[in-house]
Amino acid sequence: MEDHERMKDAALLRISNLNTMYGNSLILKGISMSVGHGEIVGVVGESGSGKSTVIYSAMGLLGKGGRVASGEIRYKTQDLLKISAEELRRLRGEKMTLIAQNPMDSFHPIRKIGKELRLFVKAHQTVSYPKAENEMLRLMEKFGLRDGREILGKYAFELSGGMCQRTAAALAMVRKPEVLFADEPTSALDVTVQKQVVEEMLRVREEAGTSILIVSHNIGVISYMADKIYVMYAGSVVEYGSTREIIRYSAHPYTQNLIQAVPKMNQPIFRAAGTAMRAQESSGCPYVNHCPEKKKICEEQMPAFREILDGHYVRCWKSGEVL
Ligand SMILES: Nc1ncnc2c1ncn2[C@@H]1O[C@H](COP(=O)(O)OP(=O)(O)OP(=O)(O)O)[C@@H](O)[C@H]1O
Repeated sequence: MEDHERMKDAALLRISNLNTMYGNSLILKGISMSVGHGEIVGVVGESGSGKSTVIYSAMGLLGKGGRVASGEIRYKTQDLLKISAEELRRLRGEKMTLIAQNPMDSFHPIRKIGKELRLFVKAHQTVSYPKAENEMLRLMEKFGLRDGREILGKYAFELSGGMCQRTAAALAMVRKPEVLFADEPTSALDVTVQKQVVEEMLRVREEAGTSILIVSHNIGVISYMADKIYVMYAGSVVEYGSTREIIRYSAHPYTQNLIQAVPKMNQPIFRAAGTAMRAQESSGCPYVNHCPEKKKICEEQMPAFREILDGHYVRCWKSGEVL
């Protein structure tokens, strides 16, 4: 275990040294992250940096050709990479829920939405169906879906993209999971509905102690919600710490670039599609070709994490003594 991971044993979810591949490409390169009980963790980074792949690795939902090559994903005492498919499916239904970037992925393809809710109630047995349905309808209405009862009688493919995303958000939250994975949960929504979804996620955390791992391009959403932020670049975490630290005192040139590129805090982070994945594949820092402060050593060696302030870690030679 690396130094920067030592304090995290009490975490509800702990990802250690995760390497995930699609085909022959190494997409996640030794990712470590932790999510505490009731903590909201934000993951930022440009398109293609591997944010969704972290979530899909944890949920056992990688697309075709995807596989975890090595690492550990520990939920409480269980290693999610070692439990049976059946156990993982059960956890996904009851303890961990997902608001997927493509909302269709949040639903069973040939099950009506009301049926999904019924199955959850049956499995969970801590809440009655009428109570769960009332809460579902309340959430849907909050998200601007007034015909909630009608939607419950439909399949996801019968809904428009925006309706599907709002319904997926409601279904993920009504379960009051222990961990909610939210992959761009507000991207297809207008600003008013975005705000409602964010407020309801905060409410679920407040009421049920739900831990949330949220991936978003919208740094406004992340800085408003998250307790802690991980910054990813080209499949690696380059910096992490408390939200205040990362937003105000970012130390990695990539994080600084990311934050400066957002003129207003409620605007999305720029999407330089593909840049991150085109990053150099050598043993040096993946950001070296874009870094205004690069030195020779940056081309040769990937720096280790250094703690620059309590709980604020950065992986950059600039913050070390070598330069
Ligand atoms: N099903 C898949 N098959 C092959 N490659 C994939 C698949 N899903 C993701 N990838 C590749 O993995 C890399 C990381 O993708 P990922 O979706 O995790 O990035 P991201 O940071 O979430 O970006 P975005 O915000 O655009 O979704 C990309 O190069 C992508 O092409």
